[in-house]
Amino acid sequence: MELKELRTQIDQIDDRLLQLLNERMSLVKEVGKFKTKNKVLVYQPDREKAILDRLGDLNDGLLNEQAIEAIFLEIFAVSRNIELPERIAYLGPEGSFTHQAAENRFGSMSEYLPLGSIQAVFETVDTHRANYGVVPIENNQQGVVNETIDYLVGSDLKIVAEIPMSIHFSFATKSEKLRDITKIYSKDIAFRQCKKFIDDLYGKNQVELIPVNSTSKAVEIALQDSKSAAICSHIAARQYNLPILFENIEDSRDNQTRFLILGREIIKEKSKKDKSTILVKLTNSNEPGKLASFLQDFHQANINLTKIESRPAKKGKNFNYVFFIDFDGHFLDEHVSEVLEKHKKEITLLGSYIKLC
Ligand SMILES: C=C(O[C@@H]1C=C(C(=O)O)C=C[C@H]1O)C(=O)O
Repeated sequence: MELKELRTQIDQIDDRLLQLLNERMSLVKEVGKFKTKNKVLVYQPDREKAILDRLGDLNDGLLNEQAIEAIFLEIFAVSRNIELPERIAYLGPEGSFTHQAAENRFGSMSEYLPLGSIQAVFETVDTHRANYGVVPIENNQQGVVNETIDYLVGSDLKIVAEIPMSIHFSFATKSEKLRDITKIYSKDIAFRQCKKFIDDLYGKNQVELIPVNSTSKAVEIALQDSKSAAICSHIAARQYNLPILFENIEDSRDNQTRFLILGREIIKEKSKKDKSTILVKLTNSNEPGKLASFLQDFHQANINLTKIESRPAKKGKNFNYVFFIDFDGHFLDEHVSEVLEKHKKEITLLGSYIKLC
C-alpha cells in the first residue's frame, strides 16, 4: 500500500478514536455528577486497575501491556479532570523522580505544584490547596524515607495508592560529540548509581563530575554549556528540551522507588489484591511481650505482614515507638476488620489500597 493510502486510513481511524473518546468523556461527566451528588471520591484506583487488567486479558494486537497502560492512564487522567480538575502537590523540584511518578499516574492534564519539602506536600493537601500529594516512601537500595513516615504519624492524611517506579537515569547534552564533553552535572547519588556508564564512556579522570542539588538543576546548567552533560530523569531533560543521548544508564536495573499518593479520605472500594497500612501506638509498649502478642493476633488471623518499621513517638520522655505496618488485605475484609476492631485504641488506619508491589 502507498504511504498516502496508509495515512488516509490512519486519519480515518483517528477520527473514530476521537469520536469514541468524546463519547467516553460524556459518560465520565455523568459519573462525575453522580460522585458530586453522593460525595464519592473522583479517583478510584481500583476501578482503573480493573479496566487495565480487563484490557490486558482481552488484547491480542501489537500493543504490549506497558503501551496499553500508558495510553489508558492518560485517558483516565483526562477523565478525572473532566469530572473535577485535579491539583497534585509533589516533592519537587520540577523534573524530579517524584514529579515523574506523579505524572505517570495523574497524566499531563492535571495541575502540578512542585513543593520544596515533604512537610509542605502534607500541609498543602491537608489545607485543601491540592487534592492529592505524591511523596517517596522507600527506595530498595537506600531504605525508607523517615520524613514521610514521621509526617504520616503526625497528620490526618490517608494513603490512597502506591506507585512503584523503576528509577532510570538519562544522559542529556547539547553537544554533538561525546568527546567534547568536559563536565557532567548531576546529584551525587546519581553519579554513584551510573558509575560504570561514566567509566566506560570516559575512563578515569577525563571528565569532571560536578554535583548539584537536583538533577533538574543539572539540566539547567547543561543547557547553558554545550561542553557539558547532565545525568537526570527523563522528564527533566524533556522539560528543558535538552536532547537525551542515552537512556537507562544506571548500573543496576533493580533500582526501585515506591511513592505514595496521599489524600484526605480512605478508599473504601476493594480490588482483587489490596494491602493496608496502619500506625500502631502500643499502650505501655515497654511491657515485655506487648509487641509480640499484638503481632500474634495478626498471625492468628492469617494476615501476612509485609513491612514493619519503628519510629520514635517523640511524645513523653520515655523511649516510646510508633510502628508503621503494611499487611496484605483490605480493612473491610472480615478477618482484617476483626483484628483492627480488637486493637482499635492502638491502631490508626492509614488506608487500604491496591497492592502494586
Ligand atoms: C469515570 C470514573 O472516574 C475515574 C476515571 C476512570 C475512567 O476514566 O475510567 C476510572 C476511575 C476513576 O478514577 C469512574 O469512577 O468510573
